[in-house]
Amino acid sequence: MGVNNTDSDKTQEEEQKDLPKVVLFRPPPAFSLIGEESFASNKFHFLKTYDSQLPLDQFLSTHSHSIKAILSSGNAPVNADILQLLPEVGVVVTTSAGLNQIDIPECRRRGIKIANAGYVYSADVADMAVGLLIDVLRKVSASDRYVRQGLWAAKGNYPLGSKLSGKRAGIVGLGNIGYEVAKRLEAFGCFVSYNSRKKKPNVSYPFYHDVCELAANCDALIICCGLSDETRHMINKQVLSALGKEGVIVNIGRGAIIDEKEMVRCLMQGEIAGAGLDVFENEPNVPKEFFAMDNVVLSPHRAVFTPESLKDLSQLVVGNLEAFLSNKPLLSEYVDSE
Ligand SMILES: O=CC(=O)O
Repeated sequence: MGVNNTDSDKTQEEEQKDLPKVVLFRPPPAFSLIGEESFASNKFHFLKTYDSQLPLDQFLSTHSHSIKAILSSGNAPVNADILQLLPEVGVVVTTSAGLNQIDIPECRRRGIKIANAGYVYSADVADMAVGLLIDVLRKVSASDRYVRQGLWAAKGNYPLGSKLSGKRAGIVGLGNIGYEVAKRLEAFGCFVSYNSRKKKPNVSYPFYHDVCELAANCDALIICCGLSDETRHMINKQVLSALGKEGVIVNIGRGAIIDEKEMVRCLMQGEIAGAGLDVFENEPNVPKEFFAMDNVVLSPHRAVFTPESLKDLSQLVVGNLEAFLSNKPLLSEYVDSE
């Protein structure tokens, strides 16, 4: 008896061949954290340049007509050279909140949409920013080391930390993450003020147009903005000295927003009081001077990730890609602010 070769008889490989392709240049950190299968869909198929032996340009030109979208992450740049090899791409979806790895003007020029992690990380990063600040002020990690090393019994009590409530907290970048940090610190009894490109309508926190002036008027400076040409090394010698020797800095934005060498020097010379850092200029390399500093709390760029945020992220990424491929509005489209 003859057998009709219907769609349902197609092998998985044949079915995937027909699907629109989403290209990846590096595995996003989220793939190893919750598994790539969490990002799978029957509406598209991932093409991974890192699984191919072909040179990148050859790989891309072989598949250029079926590649409709790019899946990027904080460690996977999307630049003009790549985009010009992919004429059919209409969207870049990134698993990151930050967009500094994407050539935004080139995407705009080519009419390519961008979607980022939207709000999925905001609460977790904000919690981490507050956690780092409390840790630096109350010396949580440093006292933990002290107790574990048996120094409590051997040498007596550890020096006192300082109170969070009543501190003046300066938020640099009042986007959705900065705003979540502000709300939390307000609940802790801090006096919040902020710096942003522009004063925000409907926000009553005092606004400082000049980041140096904000630093001079706060006890803790919390860096929550994105990295751009404008913000690279924005926290420089002048800002750090305005923060002063009682001042603490927390960075959950991007390492390069702070002039790291200058921050190390200020910490070594007691020109600022301490730092809580989730991000660094040259990750995963961290200036070794920090390792000996008890007034510095270090975290390996993990502020955004919890199992909960990763689950939300996978739904958002798949939702964005499926929406784009069915001509529906993106779920977290990045829109340029003026
Ligand atoms: O730092 C992490 C991100 O931008 O998502």
